[in-house]
Amino acid sequence: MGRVGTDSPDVVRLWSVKKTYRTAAHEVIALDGVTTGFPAGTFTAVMGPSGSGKSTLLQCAAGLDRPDGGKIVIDGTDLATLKETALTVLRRERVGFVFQAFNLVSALTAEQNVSLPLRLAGRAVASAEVRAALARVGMAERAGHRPSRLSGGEQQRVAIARALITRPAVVFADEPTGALDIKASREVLRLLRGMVDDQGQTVVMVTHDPVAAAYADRVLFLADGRLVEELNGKLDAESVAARMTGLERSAC
Ligand SMILES: Nc1ncnc2c1ncn2[C@@H]1O[C@H](COP(=O)(O)OP(=O)(O)OP(=O)(O)O)[C@@H](O)[C@H]1O
Repeated sequence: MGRVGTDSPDVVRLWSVKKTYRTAAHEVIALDGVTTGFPAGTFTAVMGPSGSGKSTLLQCAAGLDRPDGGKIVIDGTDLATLKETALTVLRRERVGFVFQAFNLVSALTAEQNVSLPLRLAGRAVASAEVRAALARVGMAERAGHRPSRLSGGEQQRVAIARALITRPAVVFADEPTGALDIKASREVLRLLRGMVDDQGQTVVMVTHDPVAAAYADRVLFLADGRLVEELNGKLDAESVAARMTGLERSAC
C-alpha cells in the first residue's frame, strides 16, 4: 500500500483536489482545487451554500468517491495507490461514517448493528465491547431494540456507536443532525464533541446549521468548490451564521 510520510499531524490530508461531474448536457466543477488537512483529535465543520461542494468534499476525503485531480491521504495511505478492494478495506477499517438518515439495518437490533462493522471486517465480536460502545452513547438499555422501535436521536446514537466500534482514524458525518429535533441534535453534537475531547477522535462534519458548527474546533467554508474561509478558536453560532449569510449573499 502507498504509505507516505507520517510526519504530518493530519489524519486526512487533501492537496489540490478536483472533482468534475459530467453529464450529456453540461459539466459541473464540484471541487476546484481544495487543499486542507484534518489534524488528529480535532473536530472540523464544513459549511457553504447549497451546491458549494460540501458532500463531494466529504465523499472524496472519505474515499467513497474518486477525485479526478489532486491527492488524498488517509492515515498515511495515498488513496490513489489503492485498487477498489483495498479502498473498501481501508474505509471499513479506518473510517467511520454517520449519515443524516442513520442508515441502520432495519432487521438487526441496535447491538447487531453496532457489531456489523466488526463482522464485515472478519474481526472477533466481543459482546462486552459492543455493549460498552452502546453504553458510551447512552443506549445500553436499548441494545435489543430494532431501529423501528427507536427515536431518530436514539438511532443516530446507535449509528455513532457503530461508527466508533472499529476505532477508526477519522469519523465523517454528513448532516448528522439534519433529521433531528433540537434536543436530539444537541445530544448527538455533545457525543461527537465528547469523542474528540475524551478519546482524541478526529471528526469531520458537514452541516448547514451554525449552532452545530459551533461545536467544532474549526469551520471550513466552501463556495463554488473552493475553500474560501476558515474560522478557528472559540466559535459561536452567531459569527458562523454571519459568515454563512455573507457567502449565501455573494452566491446569489
Ligand atoms: N452525481 C452528480 N452528478 C452531477 N452533478 C453532481 C453530482 N453530485 C453533485 N453534483 C453537483 O456538484 C455540485 C456540488 O454538489 P454537492 O452535493 O457536493 O454540494 P453541497 O454543498 O453538498 O450541496 P447541498 O448543501 O445542497 O447538499 C452541485 O452543483 C451539484 O449539483
